[in-house]
Amino acid sequence: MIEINNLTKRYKSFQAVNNSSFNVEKGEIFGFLGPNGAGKSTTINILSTMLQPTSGTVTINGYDVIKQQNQVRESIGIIFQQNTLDEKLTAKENLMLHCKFYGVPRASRKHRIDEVLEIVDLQESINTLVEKFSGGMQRRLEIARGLLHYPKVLFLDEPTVGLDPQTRAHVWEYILKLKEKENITMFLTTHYLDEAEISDRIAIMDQGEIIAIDTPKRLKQKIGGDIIEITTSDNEAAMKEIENNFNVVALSLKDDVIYCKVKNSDAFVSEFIKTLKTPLTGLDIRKPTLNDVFLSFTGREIRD
Ligand SMILES: Nc1ncnc2c1ncn2[C@@H]1O[C@H](COP(=O)(O)OP(=O)(O)OP(=O)(O)O)[C@@H](O)[C@H]1O
Repeated sequence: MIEINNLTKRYKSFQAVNNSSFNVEKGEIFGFLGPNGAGKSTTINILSTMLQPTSGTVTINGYDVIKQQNQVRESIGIIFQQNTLDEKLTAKENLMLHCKFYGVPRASRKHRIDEVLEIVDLQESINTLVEKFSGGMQRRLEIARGLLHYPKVLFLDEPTVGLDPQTRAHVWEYILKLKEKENITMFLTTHYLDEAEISDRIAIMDQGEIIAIDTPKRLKQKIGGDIIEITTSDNEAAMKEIENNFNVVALSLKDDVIYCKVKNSDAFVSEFIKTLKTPLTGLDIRKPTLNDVFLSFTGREIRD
């Protein structure tokens, strides 16, 4: 659905995107992560025809983003970070305006508006002024508006930023429902790494380059396995036992807790509990999070 080949963008002598190539499959939720200044907005602006690349090619739904801008724009919907609804208009008026901008035929407008409002559960509020909507309702209406012209690809730029946790969860529910019902390809940026877990695949961009691209599960596996936190009545003796008898990726002791990184925690723990001679007082298994992945690939927190 999206094909990016050797994409480069220079601002004067500054290289914001450096020879990036990757594809996004139809129906995929594709997470796009990177620290501030990594080049994400630049990439998204090129993908959505708002910015010209310096070199390289990008096609969306088979259309070239430079030579076939209109077809690309008809193929995409964008949910921006900031609210771009007209607060002095009702939900219906906002949606009608969008139908007109996008040339949705007059005869289908009412049906499409009802349809998208149903997806985000806002049918009851169709005639309410947007200024009376809560933050979460406004976000949902923006998502509905992004869907009105049946886009093949939906760009979601931090779709839940500034929303409370409950509303965030709700917005994600709608996004997942959409994926199931409409098989829309979604290109997502978020600073909430727990939310990025929703992605089928994630690309991490740093200093203009794609430094990792894979499923969240495989990205986490790549950083070397699970973390086991162990406490015993004699940590030094236990460390020696582990060193001599187990194959671990890393072993350390901090604040009376033994940290053990292992490839496969299930296999390790069952064998460990059976064979350890030093009395065990506690054991905790922690799977690596996307935060661990991000840190290990970029050396930085997502928001520096
Ligand atoms: N118009 C411009 N002229 C010069 N430099 C620019 C311009 N736009 C962006 N940059 C630079 O290009 C780099 C990439 O910026 P970009 O906005 O794409 O990053 P980002 O990954 O989206 O960051 P953030 O998460 O902070 O939005 C940054 O160093 C930025 O300062």
